[in-house]
Parts: sequence; structure tokens; C-alpha cells
Amino acid sequence: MTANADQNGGPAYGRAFADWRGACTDDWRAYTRHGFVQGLGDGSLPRAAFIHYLRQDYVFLHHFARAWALGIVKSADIHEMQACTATVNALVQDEIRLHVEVCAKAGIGLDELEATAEAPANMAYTRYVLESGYSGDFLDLMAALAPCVLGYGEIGARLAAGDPAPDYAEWIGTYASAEYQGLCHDVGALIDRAVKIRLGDEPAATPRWQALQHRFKTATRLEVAFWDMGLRPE
Ligand SMILES: Cc1ncc(C[n+]2csc(CCO)c2C)c(N)n1
Repeated sequence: MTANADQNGGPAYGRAFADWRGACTDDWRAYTRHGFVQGLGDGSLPRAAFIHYLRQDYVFLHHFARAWALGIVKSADIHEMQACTATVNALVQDEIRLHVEVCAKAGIGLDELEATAEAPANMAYTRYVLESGYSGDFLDLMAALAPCVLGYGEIGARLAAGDPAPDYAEWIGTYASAEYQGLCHDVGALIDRAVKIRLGDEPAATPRWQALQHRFKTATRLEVAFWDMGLRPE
């Protein structure tokens, strides 16, 4: 356990994250130590699976940008609004373009990328996150968004520390980077602040806490299904 880890052994991205992750340790482990992830680390992941995953992830990021935009709608103050706006901007202006570049290097042109048929696991996950925001408040949305952002931070940091094979080193480096780890700390702090505003200093004692834990767990299970889908290129 490093100095920057919490008692669950993962990175310390915040109090709410540590609690929500601790309430679904088996699912969290299935997500962050999935066969797809192990294959990224040791280089054994078949190239076809990685490319299939990247194409689906291109579609995924569009829905994720929408979900963060919904965060702007559900914000309580200018701080939350600015944080969500920055994430929407990073997703739409940089990350989606980066995906286009990575796919181009892997031999997938923009036309092919745009023609990607969305897989059911992709639909299930992204629509669940969006629905959490539509029917719920800012916290419901953040609980559904957290596994995605923070899980990739935890995966990237762990794989990078384990001397990964060169095959997927660029992918791992993106999520292990100081820039991405900084984003994870910022999102963790955004969530902790949002919790404090709405639920006070003892959020775990409020009636809503279990529902938020459950949302986090459900999104984590949908990440597992997304990796499963990645391992099944048609
Ligand atoms: C299936 C899937 N889950 C998580 C991520 C990671 N991710 C998605 S959006 C974003 C930026 C901030 O929200 C990050 C890091 C991914 N790419 N694909």
C-alpha cells in the first residue's frame, strides 16, 4: 500500500469513493482486475479485442459527454457547474479526438468508427448513467459516473506500477499519467463536496446513502459487462 492509498488498498480519491467502493468489493475487484485488464497489462489481450473495445468506447464517450453535460443541468452552484463544464470540454474537444487518433493508428478510419453499431452492453451502461441523472439529482448522477472515471485511474496506476508489456503501454500511460490521476483527485473532491452540501457531515447515516452505494455498485457491474463485451469481438 502506497502513501497515497486508502484502507481498501486503492488510490485515495476521496471519502465517498472509498465508502462506495468498500460496499461492493467483489464487483469492484471483478471490474478493476478483469481478464481484459490483466491482458492489457501483460500484453496478452488479442489485438482484435482491443480494437473492438476502442470502437465501442468511441460511442461510449459521446454518451459520457452527454452525462457530464447533464451534470451542468443538475449543478447546485458555480463550482459544480465549472467542474462539469471542464469535463464536457475535455471529453468533446480532446478525448474523443484522441480516440480517433488511436483508432486511426490501429487502422480504423473515421467512417468506420462512425459506422460502429452500439453493442447492448454499451447501451445498458450509458443509458443507466444518463437515466441516473434524468430521474435523480446530482449525487445520483455522480454515483453512476464515479466507477468509470475513478476505476480507470485505479487500473492505470496499478498496471503502470507492475512493469507492463509494451503492447498497450500507451493506453496504460494515459490513465497512469499525473494529469489523469489529478483529474481523479479533482472528481473525488467534487463528489465529497457535493455530498457535504446535500447530505451534511455524516452522509452514511442518511436514508439516501444506501441508494447511492447501490448506484455505484450497479455502474461497476456494468463496467464488468463492458469488459466482457470487449473480449467478444464479433
Ligand atoms: C467503458 C469505459 N469506462 C471508463 C472509461 C474512462 N473514461 C470515460 S470518460 C472519461 C473522462 C472523464 O469522464 C474517462 C476517463 C472509458 N473510456 N470507457
